Amino acid sequence: MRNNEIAMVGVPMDLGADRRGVDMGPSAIRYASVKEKLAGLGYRVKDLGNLVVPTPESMDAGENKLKYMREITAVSRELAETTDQVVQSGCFPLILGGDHSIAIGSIAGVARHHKRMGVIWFDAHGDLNTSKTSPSGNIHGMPLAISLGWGHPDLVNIGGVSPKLRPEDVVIIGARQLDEGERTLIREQGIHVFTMHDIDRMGMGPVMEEALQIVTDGTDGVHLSLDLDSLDPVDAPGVGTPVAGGITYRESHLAMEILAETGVLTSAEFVEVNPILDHGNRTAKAAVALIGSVFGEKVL
Ligand SMILES: NC(=[NH2+])NCCC[C@H](N)C(=O)O
Ligand SMILES: [Mn+2]
Ligand SMILES: [Mn+2]
Repeated sequence: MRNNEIAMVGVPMDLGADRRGVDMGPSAIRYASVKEKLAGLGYRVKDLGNLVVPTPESMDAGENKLKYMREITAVSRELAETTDQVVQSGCFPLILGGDHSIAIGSIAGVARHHKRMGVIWFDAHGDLNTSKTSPSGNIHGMPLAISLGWGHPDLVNIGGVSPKLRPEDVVIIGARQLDEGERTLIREQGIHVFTMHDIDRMGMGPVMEEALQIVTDGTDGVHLSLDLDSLDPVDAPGVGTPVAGGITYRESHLAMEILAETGVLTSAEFVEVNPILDHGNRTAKAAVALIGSVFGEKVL
């Protein structure tokens, strides 16, 4: 990061998920004082505001295997341009979601600046579905597959080049609910997944060390995509698709602190915060605390 500058972009997207509410994620994260947190750590923060996302009530979902694909494609293209410009201007892109489909656009934009980019994907899910394997038709269950080049051509080709990522440069951490098609893909493509079982056995420290080795090997940039549902619902209840038995508050901070120490991140997004399902904005507060840790906040 040049000049310690961060550019923040909100994407109030909920077309990729079944339940309304994640569109309010960026507001909830701002309300939890993300800007103040980063300013307190010595960063200059530019808030670029929110992209405009259409309201689901005002239109038809279209094809039910790829709900709202047209609208998601349009917003993703715009987000790709925005993140591209942020990197060009020398700032670190910090994207606030919104459902996880926004990763399609943010990765498309930042990937233009890297010959080969690694991705750390914190999630209870794989987000590796295509229209053929998806049980829901919800595009927020597909962004990682799309970034790897698998899926509808309109989505896959956002930003011009496809694939944006190679399977060997991607690490999923916190997985505990995978669909059958995702399991097959993971096995066939050799995608690195640290499940909750692996985290329990190895501990978060060693998991992060292995993960970092994978995403930095041969790459020239690392994107962090953190779905708040990777955390245990006790600490992050405000998510659309909660799954019991997730990453603890402490484990999640350790992971962010290790990322901060290595300084490898070139872009980041925090997604799936749903204030409607939350208690007292706890999930957005957890997101802001994690953002603090990943940007270098320490006790001592
Ligand atoms: N970003 C998320 N929260 N994704 C949840 C996906 C759930 C399920 N695998 C699906 O495809 O519908
Ligand atoms: Mn998820
Ligand atoms: Mn996700």
